[in-house]
Amino acid sequence: MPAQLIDGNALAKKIRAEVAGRTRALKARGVQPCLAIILVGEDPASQVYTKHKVNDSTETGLKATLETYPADLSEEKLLARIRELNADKSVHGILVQLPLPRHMDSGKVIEAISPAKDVDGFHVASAGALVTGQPGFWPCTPYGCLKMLEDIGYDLRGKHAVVIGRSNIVGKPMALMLLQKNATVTICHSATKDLAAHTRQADVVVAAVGKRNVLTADMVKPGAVVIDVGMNRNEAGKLCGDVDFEGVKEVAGWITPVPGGVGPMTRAMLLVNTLEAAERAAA
Ligand SMILES: Nc1nc2c(c(=O)[nH]1)N[C@@H](CN(C=O)c1ccc(C(=O)N[C@@H](CCC(=O)O)C(=O)O)cc1)CN2
Repeated sequence: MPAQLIDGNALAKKIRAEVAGRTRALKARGVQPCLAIILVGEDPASQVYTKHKVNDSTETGLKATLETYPADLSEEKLLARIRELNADKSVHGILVQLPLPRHMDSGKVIEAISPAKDVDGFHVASAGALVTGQPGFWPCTPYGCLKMLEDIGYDLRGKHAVVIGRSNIVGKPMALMLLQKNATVTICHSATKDLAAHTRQADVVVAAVGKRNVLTADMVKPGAVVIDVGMNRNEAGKLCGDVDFEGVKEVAGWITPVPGGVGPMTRAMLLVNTLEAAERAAA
């Protein structure tokens, strides 16, 4: 039997409705949740993503501002603007769209954002909070993956989860979240020997590499849950993930599509984090 689809669009819609309800309640207390988005340069994909983020926010009652700057903006000017937004009490969340132009140090820029407004969950303080189980902001993409697992009623306790990819914004936080839910977690990466030997043991596989066909049907245990974080283009320019969807769906128990899987959930969890930031500031 082919895998059941985990519909990211449908779940994101449900989450946006919840955010809208909580936002109304906060507004009734005189607080307008506000997200400040910064885009540096003219990367077409980033332009699309930031526009979506503004629209999602507006539709759920959050305020979002989009500041765009030329690719040759100096790092100093960007840091100065972030410091202003940190001090602005009407702004609850600050997001700098990645990637930044090459002359900028992304780490330094992210560290300039106040941890209380780090709704992307990329700041080292947010990473530390995730490691130690303290309140903080969880990065939106892995947070969205976890919500998808929750939504299908999947109990991670004692399950073997394999995360392919070790980026700071997806792979590592994903592994920590799965660990927090009591899964046994393996992180695989470019130096892993015999990736298939690991993935074949997994009850849950999260593929977050940024390369097509990293996971094929022969690498998946029958019935496993497969979450595809990849966002690639095939030869025809069609959007596809890291997973060979057509093959793997015949083996897996659950699978996320690309598009319509993790992507919309990333956007939905940004709204959740922004609202959370505003609620915390108002508490
Ligand atoms: N500051 C940040 N920068 C980046 C992040 C991030 O979380 N914070 N993540 C990615 C890009 N990204 C969000 O910014 C993102 C990418 C894609 C989608 C999405 O909804 N994808 C759709 C397909 C869209 C299309 O047709 O192109 C889907 O999968 O259905 C959401 C968010 C890098 N930068």
